[in-house]
Amino acid sequence: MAKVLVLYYSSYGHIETMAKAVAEGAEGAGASVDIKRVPETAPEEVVKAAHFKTDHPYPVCEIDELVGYDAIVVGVPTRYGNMASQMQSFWDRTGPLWARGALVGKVGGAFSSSATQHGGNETTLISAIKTLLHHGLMIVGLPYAYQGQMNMDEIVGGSPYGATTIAKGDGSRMPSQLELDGARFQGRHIAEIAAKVAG
Ligand SMILES: Cc1cc2nc3c(=O)[nH]c(=O)nc-3n(C[C@H](O)[C@H](O)[C@H](O)COP(=O)(O)O)c2cc1C
Repeated sequence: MAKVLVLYYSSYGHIETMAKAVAEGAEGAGASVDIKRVPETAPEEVVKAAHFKTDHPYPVCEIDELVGYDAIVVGVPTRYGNMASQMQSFWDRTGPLWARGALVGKVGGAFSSSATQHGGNETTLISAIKTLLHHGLMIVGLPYAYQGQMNMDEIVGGSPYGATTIAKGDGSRMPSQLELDGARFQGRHIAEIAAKVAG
């Protein structure tokens, strides 16, 4: 049975909701799954002024815990086309793991969100994927086998680089059914591949 970590950061709950769907998909493939978050690093006044979430249902991940998983799926919202600094900051502390190649050969993937359709959720995925590649993870995205991402009848996230959702400028749009299905598909797909790799 593959061990899968869904590692996320979320200011307003969109990525947290997507993280649950990724986990459901991985569990559906028989994996043992943990959902953990990275710590908030924004100053308290920013958290308050921007109304970031402070009630978090999942525990903070410690750096050394990464070693215990066959697959790591990173969920992170967009900040000016890049991954949020909270997630970047977490990975910036993983130098000792990188130095000993502790994550080489694990399976990895990413999912993201942005306020607008073309606001950079794909470049955010690429920024997360680059970091995972430097650590030697093998990247699994969201193939077009998930046909929901072909839908043109409604606004829908999702890309071959990973599942996405679009939150709207005021954050009022929560992940749609098609976007959650994409997240579940990616979670299942990653867990199935991780199980094969783990043998
Ligand atoms: C400082 C900052 C920068 C942002 N930059 C972008 C951006 O470049 N493009 C975009 O579409 N949304 C941008 N957003 C909106 C967030 O991506 C959006 O709130 C987030 O995806 C919602 O996910 P969450 O609820 O999990 O935090 C930005 C938000 C903040 C606070």
